Amino acid sequence: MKICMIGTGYVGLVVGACFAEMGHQVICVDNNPAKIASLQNGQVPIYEPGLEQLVERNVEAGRLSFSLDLIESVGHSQFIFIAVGTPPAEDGSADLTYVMNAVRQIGASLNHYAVIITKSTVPIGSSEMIRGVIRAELERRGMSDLTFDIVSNPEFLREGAAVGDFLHPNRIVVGTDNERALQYMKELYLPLTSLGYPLIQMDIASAELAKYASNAMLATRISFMNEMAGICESVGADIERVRQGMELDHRIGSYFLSAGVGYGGSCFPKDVRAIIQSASERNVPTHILEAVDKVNHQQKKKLYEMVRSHFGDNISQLRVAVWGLSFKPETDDIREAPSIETIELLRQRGVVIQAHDPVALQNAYQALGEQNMVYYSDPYQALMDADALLLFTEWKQYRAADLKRVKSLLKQPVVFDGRNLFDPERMKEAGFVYQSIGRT
Ligand SMILES: NC(=O)C1=CN([C@@H]2O[C@H](COP(=O)(O)OP(=O)(O)OC[C@H]3O[C@@H](n4cnc5c(N)ncnc54)[C@H](O)[C@@H]3O)[C@@H](O)[C@H]2O)C=CC1
Ligand SMILES: O=C(O)[C@H]1O[C@H](OP(=O)(O)OP(=O)(O)OC[C@H]2O[C@@H](n3ccc(=O)[nH]c3=O)[C@H](O)[C@@H]2O)[C@H](O)[C@@H](O)[C@@H]1O
Repeated sequence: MKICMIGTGYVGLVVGACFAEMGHQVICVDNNPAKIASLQNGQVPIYEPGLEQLVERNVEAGRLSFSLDLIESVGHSQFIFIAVGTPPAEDGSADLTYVMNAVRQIGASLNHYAVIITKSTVPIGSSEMIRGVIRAELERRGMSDLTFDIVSNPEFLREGAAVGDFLHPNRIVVGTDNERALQYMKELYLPLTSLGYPLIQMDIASAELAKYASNAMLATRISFMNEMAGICESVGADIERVRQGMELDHRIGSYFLSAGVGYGGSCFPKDVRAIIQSASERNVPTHILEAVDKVNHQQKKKLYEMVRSHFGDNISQLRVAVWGLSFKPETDDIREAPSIETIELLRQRGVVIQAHDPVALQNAYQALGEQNMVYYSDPYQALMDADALLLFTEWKQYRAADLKRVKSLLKQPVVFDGRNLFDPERMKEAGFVYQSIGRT
């Protein structure tokens, strides 16, 4: 099958490479010349375990290529995926500018039957809007007879585990009102469904909402546990024990119950806000989702508040070490990362930050620059003469840290742990002032 993937960002690249791995012919298109040039030179611009090898193997096999030319790529494809970004607009709604630009270009170049598929996360009704724009473009070109189908096929992969998530999905959601498009989609996903992975068909609006509802449910679980962590702190309970007491209940399960320093990334924060906005436009109340968002905002300030309450109001002379800048391990993505927001707050008050991350230093440097920032490629060097260590991301190497060395390098043995990596008793015995989330 021939696929055109419009948008070679995170999702477009992973999904495009995976479809190629499944035996399809894929052209990944982007309007960013630097990105396409680097991919054409064999360089993968994002950090994602396993992706580089996957891209290399499929390029070599002649199944995967990269192009700036959307018109030509659309012309050769039976499946046209829209995988461009849908960032938050000022009011929290999903900004569809990139989607609509891509759609207009599809409408201006389509010359044969194709299935047009939204992979981007888009608000309910967007797929119908896309259908309208393409129809209008075809009419303008005097090609109203040309048929095409619209499908919503939301993506559920996680950064850091993206390749495995796509090739071993819990479910493949296909929203369509059309039998022909459904058959096309079934054929496309046959390499996965033949292994037993389920493909669920539904109407387009339900597919669009299934994506938002899934992210919102996971975000809700996290904010719920963060709220419980606050209660734990006030009554002397331990959130890790509370979690253990919950997760063996099969009805609850163990996933997404880790309290921490709040959820970040390019999706949970924006998608929760987008669904709130979309519901409010229809006068539908969203009490739960608003609370989820609010709890997360507060939680992201947690380590900042620990610094303030430990060191008092005058923190302008402090140097603090930060371990972990990415919004979670195994990625270099720092979008809406709790670390970045906290660093901004601390810098505004004159604190100097000594930062380490195994892969996100470059992205952090681009976002934060040099003011009050020192970047280290060695985590232990980042500790030297620091008044405290703030831990934001549960990278494996931090979990395995040599705590004696940590203590000897810090100016003051103070650790604020946003991911509950260490045992509070052991930390206290080792002479640390140690604060974590939901544990006293
Ligand atoms: N990042 C993730 O883990 C996941 C993201 N999603 C959704 O997938 C969508 C894409 O997300 P990301 O890949 O993270 O975004 P991204 O920002 O990394 O990539 C978007 C790409 O689209 C390109 N682009 C924009 N307009 C274009 C046009 N007219 N023609 C060609 N290329 C164009 C940009 O240059 C960029 O490379 C979003 O809606 C997101 O919510 C869904 C599941 C997972
Ligand atoms: O729509 C999307 O883009 C994707 O969003 C999330 O994936 P991702 O943002 O890559 O990362 P997650 O592993 O879900 O983590 C999100 C945030 O929640 C935090 N988290 C996660 C789990 C947990 O128990 N506690 C917790 O605080 C993480 O630290 C991270 O900051 C979803 O898990 C994917 O299914 C979805 O496709």
